[in-house]
Amino acid sequence: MAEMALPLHGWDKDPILSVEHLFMRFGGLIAVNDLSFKVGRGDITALIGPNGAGKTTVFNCITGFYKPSEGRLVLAHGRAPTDAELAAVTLNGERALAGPDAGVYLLERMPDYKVSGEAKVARTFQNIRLFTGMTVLENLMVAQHNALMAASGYSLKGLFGLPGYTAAQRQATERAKYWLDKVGLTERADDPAGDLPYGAQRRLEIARAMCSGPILLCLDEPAAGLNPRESLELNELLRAIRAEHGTSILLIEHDMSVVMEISDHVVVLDYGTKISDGTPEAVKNDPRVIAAYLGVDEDAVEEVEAVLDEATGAQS
Ligand SMILES: Nc1ncnc2c1ncn2[C@@H]1O[C@H](COP(=O)(O)OP(=O)(O)OP(=O)(O)O)[C@@H](O)[C@H]1O
Repeated sequence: MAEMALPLHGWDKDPILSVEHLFMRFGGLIAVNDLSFKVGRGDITALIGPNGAGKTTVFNCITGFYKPSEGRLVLAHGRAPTDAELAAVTLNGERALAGPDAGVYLLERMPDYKVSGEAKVARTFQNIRLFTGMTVLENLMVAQHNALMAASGYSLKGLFGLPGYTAAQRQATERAKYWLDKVGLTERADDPAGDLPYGAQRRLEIARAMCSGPILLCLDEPAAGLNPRESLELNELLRAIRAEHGTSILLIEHDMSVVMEISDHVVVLDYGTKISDGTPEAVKNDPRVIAAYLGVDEDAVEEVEAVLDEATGAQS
């Protein structure tokens, strides 16, 4: 009898990013081990796993901070590339191929500034990296430096004279004002970023990333250090970014209340290897995930599940 094909998920049908057989080795340590997964266009995708699982290393490969030891990272603007388009760009050694209604970027071949500037992938960091001595508004203007320099024609003459530059400057200010309002920091626009409370600094980081107009936003532990109210606000902000701007989001997060609440798709890593990949509901009930989080062998999973069931039963 023929095997029944499983229905395809959205992320299989239209991936904005395909991570294919990614390896990252540091000397003898294999931090990422033959990892493949897809990030759906318009989805919120969470990458989770115990400490040291390799999550930040994956981010560093995607955003050009590390050059992977092996693997292909395909970012698709507009629509997923055809097999022929993908083969062409892979074989001809180019970094990117722009078609009439799409562009395909092989991120593993690109330095970080091209991943952000050309491929339009923005990120935030586990440890906040704002310019603390600059004002909140200045942080958002600096984020748009590349676009402004391009509008100046990279010349001093451009800075003083070109009408295109003045228009670009106006647009940058408007965009900064928009994001300040979106993250509730308009009142603090002229304060040094370093004076903001922690949760507000996290929101400013996201606003700064959004000012660069990304199609994929990568957030490294955006809820770390937030109180429950701030975590809820973060959920709302991320939902709004997705709904109003169509930006796809990939996040690393330990806070399960954020992950399970807002993700369309969850990928779980343990020791650099993917152990689960699916909807939040499927992943939550996957014995391998339970085992990894509780730090037990797979053999002991049934025992763990029985304990969990008993505990849940006892509560209800
Ligand atoms: N630049 C590096 N040089 C050597 N080893 C590294 C480097 N970066 C990461 N590692 C190692 O790779 C492994 C994965 O680390 P990584 O920071 O990616 O994990 P993580 O899942 O993000 O962890 P956490 O949740 O604690 O942030 C760890 O063993 C780490 O020590």
